[in-house]
Amino acid sequence: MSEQLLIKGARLYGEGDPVDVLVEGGVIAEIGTPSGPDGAEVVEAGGQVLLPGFVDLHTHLREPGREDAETIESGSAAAALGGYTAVFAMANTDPVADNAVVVEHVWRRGREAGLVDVHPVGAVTAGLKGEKLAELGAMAKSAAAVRVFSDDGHCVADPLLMRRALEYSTALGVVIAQHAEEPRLTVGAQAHEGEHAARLGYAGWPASAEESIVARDCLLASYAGARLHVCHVSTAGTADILRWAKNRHSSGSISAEVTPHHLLLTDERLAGYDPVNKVNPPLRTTSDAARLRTALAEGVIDCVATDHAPHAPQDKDCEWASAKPGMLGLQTALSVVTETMVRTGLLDWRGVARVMSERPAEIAGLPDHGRPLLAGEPANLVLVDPDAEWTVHGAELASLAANTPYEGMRLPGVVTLTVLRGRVTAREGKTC
Ligand SMILES: NC(=O)N[C@@H](CC(=O)O)C(=O)O
Ligand SMILES: [Zn+2]
Ligand SMILES: [Zn+2]
Repeated sequence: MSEQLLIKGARLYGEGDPVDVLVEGGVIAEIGTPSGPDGAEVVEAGGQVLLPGFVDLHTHLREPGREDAETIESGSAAAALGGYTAVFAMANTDPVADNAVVVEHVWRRGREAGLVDVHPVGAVTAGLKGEKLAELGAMAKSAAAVRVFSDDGHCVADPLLMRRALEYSTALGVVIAQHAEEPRLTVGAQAHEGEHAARLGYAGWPASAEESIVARDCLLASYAGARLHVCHVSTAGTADILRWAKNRHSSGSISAEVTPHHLLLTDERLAGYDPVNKVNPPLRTTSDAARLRTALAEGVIDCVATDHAPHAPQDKDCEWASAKPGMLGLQTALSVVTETMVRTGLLDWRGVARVMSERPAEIAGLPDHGRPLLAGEPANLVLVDPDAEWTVHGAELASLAANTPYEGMRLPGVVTLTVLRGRVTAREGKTC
């Protein structure tokens, strides 16, 4: 914790001349041209981009229950290598994280792994069954201090239950993150309802299944005076609803995330029949992806969240209809954002800091992440080589699972250093 680290010649937010950053006692001690004390670890940044460490509001770490697909330790390694200093672990584990015992377990295992701050997300309903509220208060007051609740993987579809959850959340000062999917509209769904799914004979997830729940929840949150976070926005229509809701909502209490895969990939991929492309919500159309990019650039969508969803080989290397939905995301997120948002000119690096670090930290109420790069601030940092490229190979990623949709793709933007409270957690592609 009290080690000294000197990052030499980094460009803060990719702006201005390179400066040296001295990290001491877990905080940024000095920015400018500090002479590193003898014995300080030195990183030659060579003009690379220094940003606040990334925060992922949406990660599936699979522990407890599916340690064959991912563990808190392996997922933490993937997170550190991806430039993350905090992740939110979704509640759809086995047992479900719907009580204080499970969330405290996840929180403790994250501390033991020590590579990234692991914050458990608590379930909204008992057993993710959508029938009665889980013990939100007990989870909020537990040692894990849960601040984000979600039934992700399932929608809190019952409007009365969602209303109660939102009302209850205001008293606890927490946020409800909704997986927006009207289940009556997605029975048997396999892919985005559109031309490609029709050709392959797949039952579709219509855009309206997502949009009808987002519209409903924006109204419920508004009437309850509650905060709502919309998970993995995937359609242009949802962006329209969010813009409308944010304009009429007084206190900025609606937020939303988009995944890297919905920014880059489309349902044209269905033609390959490869279940690696099966995900919920499904890959949508080219015009949806284009609209998600502009919505993110404009702030209609607040942030990028990975929805990192590792699956064991037997759950993916099978017939499309039996495959589980979800794809890896932690180690490729920065590169996909570089490709879709930076190289296109939609975001500069300050914008990347906003959507991958500052806004997610604000939404979850993390006081020591997503902070400005200033002396005295916590040293949660990521160094990015914006010009380097790499080729993605699932087998080489730190996750136990290998279900990356970017297999063999060459992507720009390489994370070269991740620092958690002054301690190097990843450097040059290896965890420390
Ligand atoms: N995104 C997915 O397709 N799958 C997620 C669940 C979810 O995020 O809805 C999973 O847990 O595997
Ligand atoms: Zn989901
Ligand atoms: Zn998810």
